[in-house]
Amino acid sequence: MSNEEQPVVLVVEDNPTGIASLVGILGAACELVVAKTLAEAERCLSPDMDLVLLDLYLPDGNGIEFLKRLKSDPLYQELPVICMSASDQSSDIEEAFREGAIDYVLKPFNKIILSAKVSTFVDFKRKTNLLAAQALRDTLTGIGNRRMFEQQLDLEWRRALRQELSLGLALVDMDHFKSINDQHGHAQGDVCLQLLATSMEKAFGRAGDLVARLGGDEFVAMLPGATLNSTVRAAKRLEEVLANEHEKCRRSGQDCPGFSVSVGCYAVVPHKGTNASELKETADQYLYEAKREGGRSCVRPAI
Ligand SMILES: Nc1nc2c(ncn2[C@@H]2O[C@H](COP(=O)(O)OP(=O)(O)OP(=O)(O)O)[C@@H](O)[C@H]2O)c(=O)[nH]1
Repeated sequence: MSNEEQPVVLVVEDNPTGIASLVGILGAACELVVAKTLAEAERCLSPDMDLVLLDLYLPDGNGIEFLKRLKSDPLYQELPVICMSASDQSSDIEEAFREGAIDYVLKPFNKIILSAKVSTFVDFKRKTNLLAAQALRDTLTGIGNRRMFEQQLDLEWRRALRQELSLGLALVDMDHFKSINDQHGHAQGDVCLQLLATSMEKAFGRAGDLVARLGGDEFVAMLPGATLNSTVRAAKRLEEVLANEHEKCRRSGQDCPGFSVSVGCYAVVPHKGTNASELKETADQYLYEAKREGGRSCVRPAI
């Protein structure tokens, strides 16, 4: 297996001979978490698992029920499940694949085939996870990208609606970035974008806050639980952090052009009939106002 960390495999099996056999075949390469009933499997289940080996006949029910439950849960949908059974009846095999099993192995196990399959599916799962994580990151700055922001905004909007909490948004845009690129070159422009990303992570660093680059020189901070006042305060903090980061940069002898930012803030307690795009559009309008007034660390609304 390519990743150095040992794969974590949930083994749902009640038969002692079956368990001993799986430990013998996979115990050295994998961390096996053994559950002897479906109820135990439910308790042991965790999102950082790499694979499930699922027996079909368990004391408290049919393994297929657990398989269906995993495949209908967004948290576990991508977790590969190999069904295990002594039955080679076509109807059992067909049902397992229909309900989302990635493979079906017959008992008694063939050691070489089983370990090769486990290794292949774990590698596949880890590469898929890596790609999914990369698809949500901005490559230049390492912070979230527009896609991550849109996913999280949707989640946080729904959470805020359920819990009647405020959700704050600060849209940040660098002032006259085009002329920085023109005067200092594209590479120095990139350094400015990285410095802004680092500063945003520091200014909007409360647990649960998200910062993302929406594209070009436009960034966003999403602050679950923040009122308009606290969103604006955090946006003002960005000004201080930026000044400190510029100073640090200069003291370390790096050539980093100075720049200011404009920020548009808004926060609402969502209620039925409203949607997240209204929050974004209003923050956008305030950003536009700040820009119109000449930028220079302008925060709208002002406090
Ligand atoms: N260095 C660098 N430049 C980028 C990148 N992405 C976009 N840009 C540049 O960002 C600039 C954005 O220009 P504008 O949208 O006019 O923004 P601005 O110059 O900041 O103007 P105002 O927002 O009105 O102050 C363009 O020159 C783009 O080429 C990038 O990844 N790296």
